[in-house]
Amino acid sequence: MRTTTTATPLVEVRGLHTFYGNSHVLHGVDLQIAPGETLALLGRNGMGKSTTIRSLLGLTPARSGEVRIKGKDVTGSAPHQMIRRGIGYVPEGRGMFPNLTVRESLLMAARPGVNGRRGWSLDRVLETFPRLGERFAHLTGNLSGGEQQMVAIGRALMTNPELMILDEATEGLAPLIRKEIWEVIRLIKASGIATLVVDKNVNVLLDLADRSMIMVKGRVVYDGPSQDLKSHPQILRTHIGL
Ligand SMILES: Nc1ncnc2c1ncn2[C@@H]1O[C@H](COP(=O)(O)OP(=O)(O)OP(=O)(O)O)[C@@H](O)[C@H]1O
Repeated sequence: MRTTTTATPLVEVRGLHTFYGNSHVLHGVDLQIAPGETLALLGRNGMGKSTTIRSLLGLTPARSGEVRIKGKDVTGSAPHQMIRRGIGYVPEGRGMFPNLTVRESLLMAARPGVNGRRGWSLDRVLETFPRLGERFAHLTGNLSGGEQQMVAIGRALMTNPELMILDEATEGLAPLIRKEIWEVIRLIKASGIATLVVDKNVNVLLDLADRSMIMVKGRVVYDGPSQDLKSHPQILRTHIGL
């Protein structure tokens, strides 16, 4: 099942084939995200979700396939160029620089977005995550997992992105902190930023996402409105085992 949008997608990926050495892990992945849309990328462990994101960003370049941002072919662009084109990335594992303070981590990322957008300033990030204000001068390496995750999200917001990619942003966090992170993801969505979210909390994710895709062994086996997936739990059972 596919959902088609008539407007030019914000990000479009076509026919990605990606390898780790001789191991062929993505087998022709297609993906589209419309401006402001929230897309859930679902699938069991090892099915290729993170690799899809990494190939989209140029971190693990695909051997073939195409990546477009607002219709412009950006295939083969370096990761920093993808960020400059409006993609904020919160990697699995958070990607902290442990010897930088919270302040340095946030300010280092600061840049106006595409077309000079400056909606996400340091003040707004600190308003969104008051705890980071309290830890402002601390080294990120000394923060709790939840606080590090807030830095990772805050840092991506400081780039004023049009698309935020969150890979397992709530993994390993205590339930209350997890709830806080979900609230921030909802706030990001409400602010009009498109989001691509990978997370093991499928039920929360289905409530949040406009559309969901399921990957099995490097292929997209489902792409449709999250609402349809919620009303057809057998699809989730078959492909994710829920
Ligand atoms: N650096 C790597 N070198 C070799 N193989 C890798 C590497 N990273 C991932 N793989 C393999 O590629 C396949 C896809 O992994 P990927 O991390 O994209 O899956 P995923 O759906 O994101 O799952 P997870 O939730 O476990 O991260 C898996 O078989 C994995 O073992």
